[in-house]
Amino acid sequence: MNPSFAAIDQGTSSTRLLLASAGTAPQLSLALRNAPQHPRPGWVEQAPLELLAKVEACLQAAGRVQAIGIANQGESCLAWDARSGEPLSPVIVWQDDRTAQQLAALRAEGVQALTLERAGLPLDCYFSASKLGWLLRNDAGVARAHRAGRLRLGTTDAFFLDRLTGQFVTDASTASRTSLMNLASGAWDPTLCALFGVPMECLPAIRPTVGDFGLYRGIPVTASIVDQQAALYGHGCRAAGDAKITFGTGAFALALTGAQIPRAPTSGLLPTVAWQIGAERSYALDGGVYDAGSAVEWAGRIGLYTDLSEITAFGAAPAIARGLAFVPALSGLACPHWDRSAAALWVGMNAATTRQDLCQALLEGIALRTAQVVRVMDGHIGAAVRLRIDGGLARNPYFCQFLADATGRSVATRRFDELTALGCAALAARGVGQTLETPDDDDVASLFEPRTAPADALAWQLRFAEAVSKTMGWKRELSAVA
Ligand SMILES: O=P(O)(O)OC[C@H](O)CO
Repeated sequence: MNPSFAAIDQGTSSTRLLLASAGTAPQLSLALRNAPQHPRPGWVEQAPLELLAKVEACLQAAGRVQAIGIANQGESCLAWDARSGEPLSPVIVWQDDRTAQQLAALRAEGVQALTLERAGLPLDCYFSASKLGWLLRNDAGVARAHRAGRLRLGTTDAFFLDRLTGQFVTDASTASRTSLMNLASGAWDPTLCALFGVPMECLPAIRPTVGDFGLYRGIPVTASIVDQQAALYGHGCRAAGDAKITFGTGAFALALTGAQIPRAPTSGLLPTVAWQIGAERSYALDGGVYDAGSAVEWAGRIGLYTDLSEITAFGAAPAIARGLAFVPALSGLACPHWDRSAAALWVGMNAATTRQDLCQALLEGIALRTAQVVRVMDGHIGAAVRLRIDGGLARNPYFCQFLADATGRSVATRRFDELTALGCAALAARGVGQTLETPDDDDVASLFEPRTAPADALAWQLRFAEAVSKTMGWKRELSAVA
């Protein structure tokens, strides 16, 4: 029998297909790698047609399902031609920092109060707005299409949906990551669009997360959502305070907060739309670490290990306890620091330091950065007893144990851990009035209990915070020297 639902998890590092039906175990049926390009330092791009081809390959492999859901990589955005559908730009990935200087200048003018108030977001190039404005100012083809009245600007979901179903639409969760949507009204905000130089008429219509996104070869697309929010749903988080951390390209902690916009302006946490079902918008607080899986991938690429199995256990004491730290700021620092001028750093090496030590410090650095986010989350939603995690690093036992030690919390991994895709499939099922089960708190594959004395964990945190402070502003100082 054909599976009922297909979910595409179109993430930064891979495009995956999950097939699911009520009452049977969901199956990951295809996983295709994406390799973001770095044409200049700080720039991160992907080829739109390549991503689209992978999404289509997944959809074709899915066959005749009842409904389709698509999860997207959030803030990544592009320009394309309204008439031909041809891309006019690469996908500018959320990690890309090409607009850092422009945003630093706006911050210096005091504009951030406006974006925080309207979009809930700080002035950081993470969000799509400054990149869409950049495209219009710096790409002659994009400017020409605008003059000719045939320009479309948007996040990757809007491009995929336009090409797959002919609908030029996005959903409220994705729109909330652009810094162009007014968080209170759920509509594009003319003041924000003017601030970033993004013509509002070039943006897609904003729809609820579950609903009508058109037909792909006769099959309804009934859900479209940011991957992080999909994972939140996939973990079974439905009540205010429920939270998860996904370790994908980056690490993103999201805590559901309910129907009110959670304002936490000085914490560095972001209010965001979790999902909109009908007229009801649910919000979440989001805290991110820009580089998690991408830092691990980079370490492999530069030859620090050849196989991931080499970095799942270490004979030595924690690197941080030996004075060796790594700050994973390859794309700068997000929550709670928000410093794009920060750079990655290893500190504390000596002549005896090995590649293994560097890898150990790298994993610990991702966990310690995550612990910084967990601490600020605690201040706003109350301390979670247990951290629900998923993503590639959730399969690394050293990482999970160290995260438990660094945060002083139990860390739970799930038996079925394709939770972005599962959440997306469950939302697609809702779109046709059906229910697909998501895990509950008993559904645990491994539980890692903290084994380190709280005083030691605190000492690690303080040492790590010192290392973080050394990374901040590094690139700013570099441009002053150049
Ligand atoms: O590609 P991922 O899985 O790290 O997720 C991308 C995030 O949504 C970026 O905000």
